[in-house]
Amino acid sequence: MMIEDEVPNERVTMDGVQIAKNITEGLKTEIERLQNRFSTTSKPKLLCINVGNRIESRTYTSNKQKACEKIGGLLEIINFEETATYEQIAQTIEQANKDDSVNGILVQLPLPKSLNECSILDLISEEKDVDGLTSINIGRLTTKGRSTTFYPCAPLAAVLLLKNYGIEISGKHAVVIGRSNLVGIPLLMMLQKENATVTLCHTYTHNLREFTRNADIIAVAVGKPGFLKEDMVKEGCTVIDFGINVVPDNSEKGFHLTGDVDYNSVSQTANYISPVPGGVGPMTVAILLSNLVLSWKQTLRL
Ligand SMILES: Nc1nc(=O)c2c([nH]1)NC[C@@H]1CN(c3ccc(C(=O)N[C@@H](CCC(=O)O)C(=O)O)cc3)C=[N+]21
Repeated sequence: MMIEDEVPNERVTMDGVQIAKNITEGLKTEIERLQNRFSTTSKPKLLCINVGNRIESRTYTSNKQKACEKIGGLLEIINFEETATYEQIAQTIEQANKDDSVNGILVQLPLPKSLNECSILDLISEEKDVDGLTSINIGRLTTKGRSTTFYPCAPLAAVLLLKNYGIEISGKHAVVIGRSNLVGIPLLMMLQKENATVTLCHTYTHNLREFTRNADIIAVAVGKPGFLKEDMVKEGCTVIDFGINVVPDNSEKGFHLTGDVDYNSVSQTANYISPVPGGVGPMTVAILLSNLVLSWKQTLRL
């Protein structure tokens, strides 16, 4: 009989599409139930603000729109030219803040360099900040004893992927690579709240490999295709790939996405790995919708 240590560990590719589907099916049922209970035809409505012409932003927005309509919600897209001014965008956000039919407001990032992202995000009313990116919501996340309604979608997607696969976070060493406002920083806070020991690595980190080889969980959000290689990871670890690198191709869309992890090699050594596409991305959309439904529910109770 083999002793337990000799049993080869199974390698698992995490299925973000399936879990996202479970989440959105639950949301659809919940919306119908509440519409019946409150005898209302009100629907959760998300306003997406896009500035400029990045092709991938259009794809994400249309993915969100399809998913939102599937659960019985509405998604309105407002497109601005690359040259739009702060005042024009501010006016749209302020109007949406006052509009009772709008439950969530999302400004697609990154914005053109001429615009200040932080000051634009901070115009969004905290009750409609379904992305969880305003100063107030990020501040709540980073303080002990305060609770947040809207967690940033991509980091929460990662935590839910881990939980769905029964991967223990508490007491584990998690290494987060990248310190963006959208992923690295909020993920650091969330993993720490789950009782992980978290190391935040970035461009100035010396000997990155020393950190990643000692990590139980590695989250990569650096924007460099194939950045995390097999020789950087420990046997049996978990790897979450946030990469959304655009690779132009001859498809109808004109591009495909590739992650920050060298999937083919790292999947030989990691026990759990989230793929791109099909991992964090679809989950991010599902959680955005879940935040939207939360916001909508808060207005129904009024
Ligand atoms: N304010 C703001 N909030 C965001 O949540 C936000 C943002 N800005 N800026 C850009 C990133 C990126 N993002 C994705 C959403 C869906 C997929 C997605 O659906 N991915 C699929 C398929 C993609 C495809 O169709 O090729 C997948 O990975 O399987 C990916 C990435 C949200 N972001």
